[in-house]
Amino acid sequence: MHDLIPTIPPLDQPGLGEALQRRIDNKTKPLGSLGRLEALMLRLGLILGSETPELQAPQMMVFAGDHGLAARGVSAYPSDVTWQMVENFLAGGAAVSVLARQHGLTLTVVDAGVRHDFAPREGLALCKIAPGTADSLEQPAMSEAQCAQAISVGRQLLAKTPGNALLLGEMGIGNTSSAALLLARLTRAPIEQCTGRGTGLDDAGVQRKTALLRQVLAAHPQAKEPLQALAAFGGFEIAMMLGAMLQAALEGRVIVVDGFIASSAVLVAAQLQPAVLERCVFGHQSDESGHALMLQAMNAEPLLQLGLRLGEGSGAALAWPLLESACRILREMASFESAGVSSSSS
Ligand SMILES: O=C(O)c1ccc[n+]([C@@H]2O[C@H](COP(=O)([O-])O)[C@@H](O)[C@H]2O)c1
Ligand SMILES: Cc1cc2nc[nH]c2cc1C
Repeated sequence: MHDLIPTIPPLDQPGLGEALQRRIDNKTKPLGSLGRLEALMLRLGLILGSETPELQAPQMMVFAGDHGLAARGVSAYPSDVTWQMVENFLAGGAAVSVLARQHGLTLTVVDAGVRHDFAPREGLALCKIAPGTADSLEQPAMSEAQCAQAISVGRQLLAKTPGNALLLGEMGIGNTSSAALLLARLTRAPIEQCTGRGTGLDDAGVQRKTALLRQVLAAHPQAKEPLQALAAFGGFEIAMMLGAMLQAALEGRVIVVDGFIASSAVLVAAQLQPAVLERCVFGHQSDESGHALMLQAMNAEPLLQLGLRLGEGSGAALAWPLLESACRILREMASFESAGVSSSSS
């Protein structure tokens, strides 16, 4: 456990918060007039340890995995869509491919546990722990050893990746079930409040999914600790994302979180190492019901609310220009003094 989960210290560089706030307040604008962008500036400055932070070589990592539970009809789509979308990401045709190109994000697709053999190629990290998780109604989705391996591989992957910003995406038919189960177990929220339509279940489908997830929760009463819950409910992509995020936090990188599933990895991380949260920027609030509750549980304030429910890292990528603007404003915008503008009427 000690080697697996690094200790993430709180962000506290003496005086930096005050210096950043002074710098923000001295920019040529009415005090506070850049609204929530000002909180983002402060956060990015604190994470990157600079009054003039610069985002470098941003990495969009899309972690993919399949889920044993998907065979029980918890998704509106078949499991094969997972590998087919991985091919689409790599071919450049998915939403995240387009957004990564638009914003200059290096896209890496990580096979954390897809039920398919991929030919090696550029942009694909072959890190398969197993071809899909087990059916969590019958047994833990992952063994504790598999879960630990996924976390460890995620950490190693990130450690050899350049840049100071990590954007987290995922792909996995059935993974809103894992995220809902983690939310229910780790926050003790009722499963009905955690379960949503995912890829597009109708009302009857959501009812069936909720009933099944209630049974899955009951099948693992002992899985109370964050890592036990993660192993019980899956999946490989969530565990590997957790590893990458922990390593990114340890290395002082900015972590840009996508929707419901990426946030579930943060929920696990935050219960293990609460200071991880200080390094996270939440890109958006997903339309998946349950995400609002999950964000609330972490005191997180997402940047965008566009009604997205796609995953892939799409919401993180869409929020990315706001992070770039925040850093640029800190670096380039004039102060009252440098521009010769009167600072207030008093
Ligand atoms: O990120 C989100 O908030 C989100 C909300 C709903 C669905 N998804 C995506 O849809 C898939 C999971 O949905 P499901 O219905 O198969 O559990 C998976 O590939 C996710 O990337 C993602
Ligand atoms: C087509 C499709 C694309 C996705 N991207 C992320 N999750 C997805 C689920 C489906 C079904």
